[in-house]
Amino acid sequence: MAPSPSKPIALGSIAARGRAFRQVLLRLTLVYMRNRKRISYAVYVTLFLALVHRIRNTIADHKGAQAREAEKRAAKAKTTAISDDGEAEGKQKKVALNREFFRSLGHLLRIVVPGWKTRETQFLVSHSFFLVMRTLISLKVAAMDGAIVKALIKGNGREFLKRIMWWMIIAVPATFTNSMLAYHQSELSLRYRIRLTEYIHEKYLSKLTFYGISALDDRIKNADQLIAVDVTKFSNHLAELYSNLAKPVLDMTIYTISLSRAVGGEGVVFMALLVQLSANLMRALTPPFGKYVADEAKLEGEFRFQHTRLIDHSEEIALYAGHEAEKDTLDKGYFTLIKHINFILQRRFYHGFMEDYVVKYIWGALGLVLCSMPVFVKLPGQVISSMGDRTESFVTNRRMLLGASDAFGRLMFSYKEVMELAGYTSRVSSLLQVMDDIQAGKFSKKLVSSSDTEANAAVLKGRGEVFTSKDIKFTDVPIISPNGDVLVPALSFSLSQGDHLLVVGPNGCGKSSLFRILGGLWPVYGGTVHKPPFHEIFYIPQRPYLSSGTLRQQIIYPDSPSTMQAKHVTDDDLRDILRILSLEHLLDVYPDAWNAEAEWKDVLSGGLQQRIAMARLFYHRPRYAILDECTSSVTLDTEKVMYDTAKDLGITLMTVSHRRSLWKYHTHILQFDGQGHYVFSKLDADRRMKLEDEKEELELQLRGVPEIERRIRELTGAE
Ligand SMILES: Nc1ncnc2c1ncn2[C@@H]1O[C@H](COP(=O)(O)OP(=O)(O)OP(=O)(O)O)[C@@H](O)[C@H]1O
Repeated sequence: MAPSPSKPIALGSIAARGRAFRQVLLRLTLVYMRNRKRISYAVYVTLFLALVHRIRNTIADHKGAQAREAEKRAAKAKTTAISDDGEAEGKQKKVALNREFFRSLGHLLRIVVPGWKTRETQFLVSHSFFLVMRTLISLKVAAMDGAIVKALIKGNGREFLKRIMWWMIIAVPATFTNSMLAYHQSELSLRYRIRLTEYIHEKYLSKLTFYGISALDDRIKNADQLIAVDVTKFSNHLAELYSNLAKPVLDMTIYTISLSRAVGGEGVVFMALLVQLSANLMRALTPPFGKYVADEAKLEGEFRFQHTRLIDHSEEIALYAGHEAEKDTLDKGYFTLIKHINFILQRRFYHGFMEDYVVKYIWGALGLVLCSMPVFVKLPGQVISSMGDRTESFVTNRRMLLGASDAFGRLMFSYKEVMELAGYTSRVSSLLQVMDDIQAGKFSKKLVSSSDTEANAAVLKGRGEVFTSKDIKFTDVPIISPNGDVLVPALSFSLSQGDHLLVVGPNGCGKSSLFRILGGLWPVYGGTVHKPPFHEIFYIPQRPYLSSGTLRQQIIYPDSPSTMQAKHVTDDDLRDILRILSLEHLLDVYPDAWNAEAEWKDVLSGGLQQRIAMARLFYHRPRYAILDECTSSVTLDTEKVMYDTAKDLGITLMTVSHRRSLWKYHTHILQFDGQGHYVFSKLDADRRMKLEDEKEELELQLRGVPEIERRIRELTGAE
């Protein structure tokens, strides 16, 4: 068969094309060699721009997600009692490294480092100085390492010993730097904690925020855990993170620059790309540790809360023999916590395995390849002569590379720490957010299922007006529980000084709630309230609050001994008060009672505690006193002394009580029926007592009629 005429032409053209391609490649290589530095810089700049672009995309993505979340939030706001913009989902905030995290972290950072001229800034600056020092020392040590091995390979004993001496000398600043770093980290953590706790305490204990968090809002379940534990963990993580991030970033930058000088930028860029790729993969496979940590802290808080409740109510529980029921509750809380911790441990195990393999071994192998570059590839501008020089360069590069890969590894590991920090940041900032909301009058609480949620949410959004005056006057004020239950739609009554008011009605009708409004604990949702300033109204509950401290402190609470002195009240005056209430014997039973601290709520009986609370009232002598079932545990004689003395002191009394014996001390009565209605009228105690007696007798007789009828039927049946 004759050869095809086209075949030699094709072969020739392929060969020619191959030659041309090789020539282009050669020319390109020459251009690259001549402009190697410029091209390297261009690659670095491109990489940097790509990084910036990626960050911007992440932020844009997050904005989209935020908009979608806002829509969801608007839909959800209907079912909660939040007053305006519905932040009720605070506790469900997603814990992730997103814009929200950086915003919250920025806010917390401004609290923990409030300015340039603070001790925290000084510590951060000197911490940074020591971080740079340590990296520079490590670089020096890497070079010395290489020189020692070189001297060893050359068999130069003198040089070897000299290098060892220098090694020992450099160890002094190196170890000092390490200790300083550890000290700075602990000190920074402590300072962050102090700043944050002070800030939170300031807010928590002002404007009745602590009350709002526990009674009017259900977003924060255990503020104690947040303040005592989570703030500490946040501070530790933040302080650790600075060295865990700043040091590796610094190490990586310095080592990479030094390495790229020694082994060429190409290898470093290539390796960086590979590392970035594997890092992306690892990140995608990293579980949401931040959310795990936040959940763990929440479960931890709930478990602690259950124990606290057991301690607080130990007596009641013991008398009910409720230990088994309490154990069930505790076990349930505990096992939920343990299950979660186990789950995290498992996730950490798999993640640690993968992370270790990639960071230590894959990257390690890549590093060795990189260090061998000067040996196998001749890069322009590099002169490597002897075996000793080669070994020195390899040892130094390897050491630097180990430093760089260790730094990168730490950066990768710190991703987990950053996620944990995100968890604590989310918890602490949600506390700050809720405190801000409460101070601004925004509450979030699940509405009662029985109520018409939408209508009640609208009522809860409304606000009445409050004026300061000498007397008390309510005009069309609704009494609404924080759950949205309307107890009384519109209450109107007025009380002048000297008018003593008795409030009666069935359980849960809103008697105490009226006083919560008067005391400023609950918001006024409508109408107008005229009332004296807060300090002119004193409240005594059924179970008085006794602080831990001396007996003097119990009587003058919440005044301090210095305030007592400023008011020119002496211990003898307090003794007189105790005498009126037949409490003077306490000074005999507890001889050092004025100065010795005790848990008075544990050592005094219920009745004695109520008398101490009355002593408090006599010490403060307010214009008005709210007495909420506060004589339920004392005898009628003591009750008489209490009421007579209070009236003699010019205190206007507002009493909640079911006791008839108290009627005679009051001039007005506010009577709730438990169905939202009420009657406010003058109280003629004698007449009312007569009427009540008569009513009771008739009721008794009426109760007897069916009983007689039943007996007659029985007798008739027996015939
Ligand atoms: N912090 C709160 N959160 C939600 N609901 C509350 C809160 N405090 C009280 N309530 C509800 O408000 C209603 C009225 O309570 P309040 O304490 O005023 O009753 P009361 O008339 O004083 O009853 P009692 O005679 O039993 O003391 C009750 O249904 C109660 O459950």
